[in-house]
Amino acid sequence: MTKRSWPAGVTSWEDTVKFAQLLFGMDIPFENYSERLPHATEKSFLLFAKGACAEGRPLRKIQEFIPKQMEEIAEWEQNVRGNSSRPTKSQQMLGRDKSQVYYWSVQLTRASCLCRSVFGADAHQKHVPTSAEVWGTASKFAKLWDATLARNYAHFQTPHMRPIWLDKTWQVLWNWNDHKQHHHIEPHADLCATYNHLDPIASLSFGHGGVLTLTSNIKRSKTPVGPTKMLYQSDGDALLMAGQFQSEFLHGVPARRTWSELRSSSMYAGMQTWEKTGMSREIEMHQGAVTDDPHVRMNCTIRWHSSHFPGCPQAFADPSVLARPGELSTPAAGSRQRTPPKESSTQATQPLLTGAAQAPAARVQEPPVFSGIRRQDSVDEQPSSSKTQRLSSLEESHETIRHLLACIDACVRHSELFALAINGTPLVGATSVHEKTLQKIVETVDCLRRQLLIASEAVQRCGFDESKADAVNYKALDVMALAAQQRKNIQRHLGEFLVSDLRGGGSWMIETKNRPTQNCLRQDPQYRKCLLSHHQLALLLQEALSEDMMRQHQEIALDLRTHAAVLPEKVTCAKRHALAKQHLNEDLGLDSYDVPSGSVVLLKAVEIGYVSVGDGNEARRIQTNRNLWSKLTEELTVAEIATSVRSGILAALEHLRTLDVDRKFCDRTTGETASHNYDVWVWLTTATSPKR
Ligand SMILES: O=C(O)CCC(=O)C(=O)O
Ligand SMILES: [Fe+2]
Repeated sequence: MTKRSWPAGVTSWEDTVKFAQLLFGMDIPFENYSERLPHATEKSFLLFAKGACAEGRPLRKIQEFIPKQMEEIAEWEQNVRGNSSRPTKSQQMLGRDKSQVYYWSVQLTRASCLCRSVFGADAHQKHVPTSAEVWGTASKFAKLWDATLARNYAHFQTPHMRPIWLDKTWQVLWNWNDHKQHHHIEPHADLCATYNHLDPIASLSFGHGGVLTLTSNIKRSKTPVGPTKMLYQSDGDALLMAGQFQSEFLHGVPARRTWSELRSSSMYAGMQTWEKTGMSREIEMHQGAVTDDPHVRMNCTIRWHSSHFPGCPQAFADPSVLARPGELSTPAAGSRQRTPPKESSTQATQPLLTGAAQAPAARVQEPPVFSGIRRQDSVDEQPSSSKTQRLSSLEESHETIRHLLACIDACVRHSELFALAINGTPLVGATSVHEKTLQKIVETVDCLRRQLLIASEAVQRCGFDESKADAVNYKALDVMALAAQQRKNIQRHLGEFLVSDLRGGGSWMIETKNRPTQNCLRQDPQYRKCLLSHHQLALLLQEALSEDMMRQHQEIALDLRTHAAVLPEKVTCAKRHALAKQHLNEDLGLDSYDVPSGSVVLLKAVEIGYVSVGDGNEARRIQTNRNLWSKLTEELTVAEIATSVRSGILAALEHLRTLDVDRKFCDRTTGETASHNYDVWVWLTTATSPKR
């Protein structure tokens, strides 16, 4: 019997089925394709879901997104590269000589992740940001994906077993193939540095049919073996490759012109009738193809980042890294790249107390945030004079490039000024001035990106080997672009949900520099100021915000009766003096507050304190406006309040995580004991009996 790892991994057929239901819904029929694998195995799973993304299914939309996203990138390329003659180059998957186009592809990640896996044929794409939030189409995909999984998960009725993929960073690859241009992919495994076998890879097909060949990757002899199995996917079909599939097998996408040959191989016999029919129809189309219209097949693979590259804001934030109370009690199958700490259930998510933050501790790492170039050869920047004399002309040009890189590097380092500019723009309260500042930042980031790109291409033309070209790193610029976009989104979002007559101007969220030591609400002493992690507050807002309970209690309410695992039973809170009212603003340290499982919790206010970059070490806060609920109800319906509060706070949290990318002021020396550089306080009380 294979080990089950749900909800933190997929290592059995049962897990694979659950994963399919999470992605495609309960009503999708699926087949176990274990017989279709090149060799029998108990470790790998292949699930086929016919029509899982066909017309009428939510994920169908991806079919529209793929070409739109490609157009969006091509347009952006024209802006970044100026009047480049090949604005679509960064979507091509190129052969070694850079002339053959295997197929077209884009890579995207869930914000705030900035990681890009480089698979080889896409090495020239790395200046293109992957984070979905910086793209219009990809943002739509992100929303669709979250909503689809949340809706499917609602049918699971196992709220204490929240699957980690609801919170984990996805990575999608969108491929565009034209059968008439003989696009294809050689046999390969979808492995990369951030991949973990506990996360299945889903593959969705759109448009014309496709053949997938499978090859056993277990070496039995020295002679390489070719594919021994193949399958056909038609428009709207989906596959899940799970368990050890990527280690045990290779998969490939043969060009359609080779299909007639494949039809006469023994692999063909193992196909089902509908597959054979579909394949024959495509072969006929190929032979009869006369017009210039492409025969397009698109493919979307959904993968997961189990770890993140340095410089990514998600590096310390993924759910597989953070132990969650009541859930990831044992790291599934024990092989996560970063296993959760063994001690207390909440330790890894324990935030920093900015209220109590003293002087900044020694930096955890070199400040990587706004540096654009990582030079691999930075040790001997100044050649000795004797060495200089010996320089050949090739070496001289290398030297020129080195200086060029150093120059751009210095210039990008100064972009720390942008961090100041971003932080100087109030987080909430949209005005045209802020809009202009943000626009300027975006333009300047684009300009720096263009310079880096030119330099990087010059490096390659100069004959440096590939590892030197790899030295160019766009992550710093990606962070800035994402931060500016997030700020724009926050301001736009808060604008939409503006409560017009709130005293003090506009939004229900405000930003202050007050001392965050208040630990008792004068009017409502029953509320306790509790310390949560980013992850816990995000989960509460996503899972437990209850419109029914809000109506009953006339307060922002969280229903933990069905979501017991979201909060631990004891929550850290600010200590209060026995005579609480006399010590309203005194920091007395920490205490704990009981939140029995199955409670309904009322939430009066949220405060997120952070040490702002470039603003000395002064802690700032964003917080909900006083009398949040009564003001909101004057203007909004309960459903609108839930949406506004949920999306507003989540967006602000995500943005702070992005700005916190280098965790510069964290008061620890390793990344183990705190997850971020800002703290999250909520004023809450457990509801006793509903006010009716
Ligand atoms: O097109 C397909 O069916 C598979 C695509 C694939 O293997 C990949 O993008 O890695
Ligand atoms: Fe693949």
